[in-house]
Amino acid sequence: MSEQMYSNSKLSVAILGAGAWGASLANLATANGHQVRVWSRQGSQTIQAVLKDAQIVLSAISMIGVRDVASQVQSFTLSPETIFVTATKGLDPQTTCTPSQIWQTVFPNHAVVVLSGPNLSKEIQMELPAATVVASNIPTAAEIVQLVFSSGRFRVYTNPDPLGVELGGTLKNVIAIAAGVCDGLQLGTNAKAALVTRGLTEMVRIGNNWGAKTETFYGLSGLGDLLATCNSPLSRNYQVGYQLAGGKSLTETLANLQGTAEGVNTCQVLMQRAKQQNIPVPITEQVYRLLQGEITPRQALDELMLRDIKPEYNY
Ligand SMILES: NC(=O)C1=CN([C@@H]2O[C@H](COP(=O)(O)OP(=O)(O)OC[C@H]3O[C@@H](n4cnc5c(N)ncnc54)[C@H](OP(=O)(O)O)[C@@H]3O)[C@@H](O)[C@H]2O)C=CC1
Ligand SMILES: O=C(CO)COP(=O)(O)O
Repeated sequence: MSEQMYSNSKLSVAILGAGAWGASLANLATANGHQVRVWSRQGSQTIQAVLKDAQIVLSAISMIGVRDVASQVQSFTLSPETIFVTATKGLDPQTTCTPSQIWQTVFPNHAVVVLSGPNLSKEIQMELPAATVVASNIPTAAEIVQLVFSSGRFRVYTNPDPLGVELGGTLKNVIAIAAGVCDGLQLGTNAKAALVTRGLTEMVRIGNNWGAKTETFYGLSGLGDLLATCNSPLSRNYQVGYQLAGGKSLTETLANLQGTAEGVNTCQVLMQRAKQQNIPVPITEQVYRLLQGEITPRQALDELMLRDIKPEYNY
C-alpha cells in the first residue's frame, strides 16, 4: 500500500502548541503533503494567521492552557466546516471536564475529534512505527482526520467512543506514575503486571462511571497507551514515579523534567471526582497521597498490598 493513497486531498491544518507532541503531529501531516501551520506562544506567527482558512485545527496544548487557548480561538471567524482535533491528555481542574468537552462547549456547532494512543513522541520523531485512534460523535470527521495523519509509519484507527478514547489516554498517566514507582523500587515483573492489570480495572471503573464504553479501554487508547507509558523511561509520567521512588521530592522532580507530566494534575482531579461519585480508586489514591508528600513510596506499596482481600471482579 502506498502512502499516496492516504493523501489525495491536501488540507490546511493549524496545529496549536509546538511542544513535543504538537511538533510530531505537525511533521506527520506535513509528510503527507498537507499545508501545516504551527502556533506557539514563542513563535513568530500570530494565532490569527495560523488559523486563517484552516480546515483542521488541532490542539496539542498542555491541559493548563486549553481553556485559555480555546477562548482565544473563539474570537476569530472560522468556516463552520472546520474540524477541531484535541490531542491533550488531561482533565480540567475547575470542572473535571475533558479537553474535548471544553472544545465542544466553546464550539458547539463544530465537529470535535479526539486523537489518542500509545504515541511516545520521541519514537514518532525517530520515525518508528506507531498506531493511534481518532474518535468522534461525527464519524465523517474522524475519517477525515484519519486520512490526514495515516501513513506507512503511523496507522490511524477510527472509534465511535470519543469519551472512552480520551479517558484512556488521560487516566493511564496516573497509573504510569505508579509504574515508575514500582520500577524505581525494583519490585519485579510480577508486581508490575499486577499493578498495570489492576490499573486497567480502575480505569474501566472510572470510565464507566463517566459514561465511556468498557471495550474502548481494551483498545489502543486504553490498554495500548497504558502498556507504552508504564514500560518506557521516555514517558514523563513514568519518570515522575521513578524519581519519587529514588527519594526525590515532587518539586525537585518536576523542576528537572523535560515537558509536561499531566498525570500529576489529573490525579488531583480524579480524586475529587472519585470522592464526589463514590468510585473506589485505590491506586489513584496512593499516587495522590504520594504526590502530596503524605506517604513514602514503600508506605504506598504496603497500603495497596494490605487492603481487605476481595474477589477480582464483582460479576
Ligand atoms: N509528548 C508525548 O509523547 C505526548 C503528549 N501528549 C499530550 O499532549 C499534550 C502536550 O504534551 P507535550 O507536547 O509533550 O508537552 P510539552 O511540555 O512539550 O509542550 C506543552 C505545549 O503546551 C503549550 N502550553 C503549555 N501551557 C500553555 C498555556 N498556558 N497557554 C498556551 N499554551 C500552553 C506549550 O506552548 P508553547 O509552544 O507556546 O510553549 C507547548 O506547545 C499533553 O496533554 C500530553 O499529555 C499526548 C501524546 C503523546
Ligand atoms: O501519552 C504519552 C504516550 O502515549 C506520553 O506520555 P508522557 O506524557 O508520560 O510522556
